[in-house]
Amino acid sequence: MNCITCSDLVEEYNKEMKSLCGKLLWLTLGELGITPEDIYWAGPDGDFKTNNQAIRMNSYPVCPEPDDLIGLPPHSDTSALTILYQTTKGLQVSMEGKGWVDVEPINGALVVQVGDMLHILTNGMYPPSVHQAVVNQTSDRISTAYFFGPPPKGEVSPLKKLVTPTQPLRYPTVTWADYLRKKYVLYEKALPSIRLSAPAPTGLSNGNDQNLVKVG
Ligand SMILES: O=C(O)CCC(=O)C(=O)O
Ligand SMILES: [Fe+2]
Repeated sequence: MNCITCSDLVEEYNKEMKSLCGKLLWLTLGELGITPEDIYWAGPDGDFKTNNQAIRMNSYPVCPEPDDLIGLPPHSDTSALTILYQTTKGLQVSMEGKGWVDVEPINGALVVQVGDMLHILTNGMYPPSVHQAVVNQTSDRISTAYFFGPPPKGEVSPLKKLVTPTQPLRYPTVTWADYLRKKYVLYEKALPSIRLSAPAPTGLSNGNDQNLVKVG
């Protein structure tokens, strides 16, 4: 594949993922009674035209000692949503009461993960997916993560409709760019470091669902 077709491919992939994330965001936020008027960076048509996005391609070589090494350490993504494509088993998500659970690759399926920005936007109602990637002795592995979030300088704060006397404001206003800098320094302590009040009780939303949704 020459460079031109490779960049065309990435551009096309980004376009499709952006459109998918827009649909998924409205599916998830619609459940909470949120409409395009509630998120200014969604734009007047709710199409998130000014959003920021990034793509990361991860390559994990075969590892002779998989028990002693980790492919990617435990983390949540800073994005609003992450769409992950994996060719081979290796992604694990942390589930309450179950520990690390394998996310098996399913032919034709993508993995959707809630990131820190969506967690903040929902005032902590949707927990971010904590995940890691493990390596193995028999095959190398490739994954492609597409990160969808607000415009870099766009301000994100818990949606007013989701702040109530029983669900007090849990986060301040942040920009993705500033939060990203914080995350680089504090890593998994970044969210707790900006939290204003106690985390949402678990069970408020079910962060452990691994459901398959057919889109398009
Ligand atoms: O390779 C994977 O399965 C996970 C990749 C990931 O979590 C990331 O790139 O943020
Ligand atoms: Fe990740």
